[in-house]
Amino acid sequence: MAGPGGAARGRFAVVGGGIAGVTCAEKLAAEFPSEDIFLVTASPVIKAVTNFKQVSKTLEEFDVEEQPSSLLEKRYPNIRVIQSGVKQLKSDEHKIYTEDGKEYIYEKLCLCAGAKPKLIVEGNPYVLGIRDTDSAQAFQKNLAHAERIVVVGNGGIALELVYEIQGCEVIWAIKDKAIGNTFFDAGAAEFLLPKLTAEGQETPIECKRTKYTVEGSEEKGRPTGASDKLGSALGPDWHEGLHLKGTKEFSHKVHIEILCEVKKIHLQQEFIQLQWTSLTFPKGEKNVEADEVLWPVYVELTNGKIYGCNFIVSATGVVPNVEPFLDGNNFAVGEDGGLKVDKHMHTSLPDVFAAGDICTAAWEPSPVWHQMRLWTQARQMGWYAAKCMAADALGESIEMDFSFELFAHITKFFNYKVVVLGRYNAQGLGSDHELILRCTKGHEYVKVVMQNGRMMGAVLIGETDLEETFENLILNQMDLSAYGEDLLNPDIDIEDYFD
Ligand SMILES: Cc1cc2nc3c(=O)[nH]c(=O)nc-3n(C[C@H](O)[C@H](O)[C@H](O)COP(=O)(O)OP(=O)(O)OC[C@H]3O[C@@H](n4cnc5c(N)ncnc54)[C@H](O)[C@@H]3O)c2cc1C
Ligand SMILES: NC(=O)C1=CN([C@@H]2O[C@H](COP(=O)(O)OP(=O)(O)OC[C@H]3O[C@@H](n4cnc5c(N)ncnc54)[C@H](O)[C@@H]3O)[C@@H](O)[C@H]2O)C=CC1
Repeated sequence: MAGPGGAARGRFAVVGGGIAGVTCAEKLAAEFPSEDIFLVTASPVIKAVTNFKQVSKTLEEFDVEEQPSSLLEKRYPNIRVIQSGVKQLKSDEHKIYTEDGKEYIYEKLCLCAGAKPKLIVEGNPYVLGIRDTDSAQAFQKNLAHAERIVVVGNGGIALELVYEIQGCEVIWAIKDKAIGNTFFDAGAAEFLLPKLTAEGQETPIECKRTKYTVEGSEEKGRPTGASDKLGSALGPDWHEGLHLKGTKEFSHKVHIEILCEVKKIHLQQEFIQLQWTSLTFPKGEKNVEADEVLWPVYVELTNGKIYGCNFIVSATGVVPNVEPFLDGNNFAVGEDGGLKVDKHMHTSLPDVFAAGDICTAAWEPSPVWHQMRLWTQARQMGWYAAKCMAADALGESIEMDFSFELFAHITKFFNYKVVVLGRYNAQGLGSDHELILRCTKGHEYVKVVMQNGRMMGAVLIGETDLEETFENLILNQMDLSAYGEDLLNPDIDIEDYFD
């Protein structure tokens, strides 16, 4: 419907064609079948959740499909997808302006513009981030010509990369003592490490995936950059179908430099002028030899070591995409740069909601839930934001969705199934907690975090089959003091115990 001055008017508008935005638009479209829902997105394709499965009360699994927006409009005839970036928001006038010169008037708006990689340095063509299909393809193309790369960061992306890359030396520089600090403690890291040195490729365990294939010309020299279009984030198993192989014929070759950061990045010319030497790839974890090879770029680490490489991957977290919305709008912004939302996914501005990676959960959370910028949370937030918008529009009240009762994430690292629940790394518990562990090398790693006899969190690596029981124990906060370490005794069928 047209509004004043030619602006199109819709009761609800959603910005972003990622999981949060699409889920939000779908839920709104279902709740208000006779209203137009605008979905404004910078990306030419949208991300749809398919085969959704509630694995347990809070754990969920689903596939993610990149689809043309016409499919979404077909499923929901009242959704109108507008493919253009939002360049400005005038929240006091309830208007958004898009890059193609159009304007839209909304009654309620949900911002789901996601996030972008937070790179260690901006604007250096040798430093790549991975976020969307374009950047993953740019990475793959560069890797195809690479003999050595440096991976910086120790979270989800770095963990996946160092395991998947073949035929290329990887220097992995981490700030921490052990690998995978965003998901694991030192014990779990120790359990996973042998997989990095294992030869050959394993058969992947069953997984959900979005497949990406790469076609087109190959370039040499400077790294091929990703386009600056804002695509949606990749998700589970994004690397399946991407051939992550360098120029060499070996499988994994990863050297980990712990407790260090990148001090400086030097281009080849600068490095030659400095007359410095760099190091060869360490043999048997010792590196003493000077490298004879000239590399396009050099990474100087804070531990004094310098490595040459073809390029650097900065897998160092994300920053929410808030810029187009800030100008002239006094949003409350969280420390992590996201738009603060309350327990109804409402930002600090009237009629503007936010969901997914762009937002910062600023409500008082359940003691065993915390925000992490994940696919699952993007879906849950998008869905719940739509319910909150609907309730707000109809003047109804709404209870917080159950999915925010317990942090629950199911994923895969190093070809192991990984389930993390609650305060899985004793986050925020200080020293007032104890851990109970069970580990069988190469098979499973189970850790539970206990406080005052109650289970607060758990890490389950491998096919442990414990997730549902532990989820219940964390949710019901039963006093488990009497069971002590028997909680993890493999000879006791814990499921029967607590039924
Ligand atoms: C490599 C990688 C692997 C990952 N693996 C996992 C995993 O295994 N499990 C998991 O749970 N999570 C994973 N994640 C995280 C997960 O992908 C994100 O948390 C989730 O997809 C965020 O969804 P979103 O809808 O909030 O944002 P996005 O998917 O980033 O979508 C944002 C949308 O907004 C659009 N947009 C941006 N700016 C504008 C604008 N100004 N105007 C209009 N539209 C705009 C974009 O085009 C895009 O469509 C991974 C992320 C990456 C990068
Ligand atoms: N299987 C899964 O669940 C996966 C989830 N993801 C999600 O995608 C998003 C992006 O992934 P990541 O970039 O890996 O982010 P992340 O937040 O998981 O990890 C960032 C890592 O970079 C480190 N870091 C930050 N600044 C640094 C610096 N200046 N120098 C060195 N290290 C620095 C942090 O200590 C942390 O280890 C995250 O929200 C992540 O949770 C990504 C891949 C897989």
